[in-house]
Amino acid sequence: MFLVGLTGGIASGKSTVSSLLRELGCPVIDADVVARTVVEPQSPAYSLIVQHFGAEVLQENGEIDRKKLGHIIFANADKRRLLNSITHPEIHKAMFKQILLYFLKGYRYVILDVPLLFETRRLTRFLTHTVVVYCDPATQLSRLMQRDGLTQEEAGQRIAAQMPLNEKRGLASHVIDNSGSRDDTHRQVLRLHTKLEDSMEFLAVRAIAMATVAGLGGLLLYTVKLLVS
Ligand SMILES: CC(C)(COP(=O)(O)OP(=O)(O)OC[C@H]1O[C@@H](n2cnc3c(N)ncnc32)[C@H](O)[C@@H]1O)[C@@H](O)C(=O)NCCC(=O)NCCS
Ligand SMILES: Nc1ncnc2c1ncn2[C@@H]1O[C@H](COP(=O)(O)OP(=O)(O)OP(=O)(O)O)[C@@H](O)[C@H]1O
Repeated sequence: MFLVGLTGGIASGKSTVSSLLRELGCPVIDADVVARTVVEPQSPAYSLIVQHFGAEVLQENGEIDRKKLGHIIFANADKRRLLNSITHPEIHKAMFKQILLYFLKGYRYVILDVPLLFETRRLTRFLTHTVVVYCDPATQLSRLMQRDGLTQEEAGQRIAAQMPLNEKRGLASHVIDNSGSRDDTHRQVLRLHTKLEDSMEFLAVRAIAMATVAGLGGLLLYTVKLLVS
């Protein structure tokens, strides 16, 4: 199995692209969804968030008030780093468990939708392909303001909390330009899908896994022979 990293900037269209890939049958692990599960009440990350950010970031039902926490961390780089240091190890652990499940089910590849892929760099060494969903800065700003009901200043703050999209574009092995229409993006996604489906990288990984199993089997047999002789 091989891993494909899908990333981009805030509101550049990662979810739009990953939904299209899901519709085509690709397994996708969404780090934003995982990030919500690891901060559920009673989890270790939840306790640390309450300890460091106080009960004012909780809703009445005890769950994290994501809107409030977002306002705090996007306006303050130290607080953002603190939240990242609490959540990221838990997110990565949970993602690795999901990857393992897909591996055991026999999937040839898995797509990891991770907004901060190039900022944290923790996962990049495991990836065979990296895909950046790009859109031009003006489009990104207006889509973000519209979707999340943010002022220009708030949206600008959130964009500035990430590596510039142009820089991310230069690091990717594949770019999807989502500045245009949804149909245009759809066509690019179909091309990417064909590329992934035709990819043979999984064969190399499978060969290594089989060689390791065969090697271990041989070693076991040799040990048993030694013991009984
Ligand atoms: C700040 C939080 C509470 C805001 O929650 P909310 O539901 O409003 O937004 P959501 O989680 O859907 O994130 C929306 C987008 O914001 C951006 N974003 C989220 N966290 C961060 C961060 N720490 N730094 C920079 N950008 C971020 C990403 O592009 C993401 O796709 C939440 O994003 C969070 O807990 N972030 C820390 C964990 C994290 O880094 N998640 C990103 C996936 S690795
Ligand atoms: N090609 C497009 N044309 C018009 N609107 C689009 C297009 N692509 C995405 N959008 C809209 O732009 C917004 C951002 O897209 P999307 O939610 O897919 O981005 P994202 O990268 O997943 O965001 P986040 O980083 O916040 O998770 C959404 O409201 C979406 O409906």
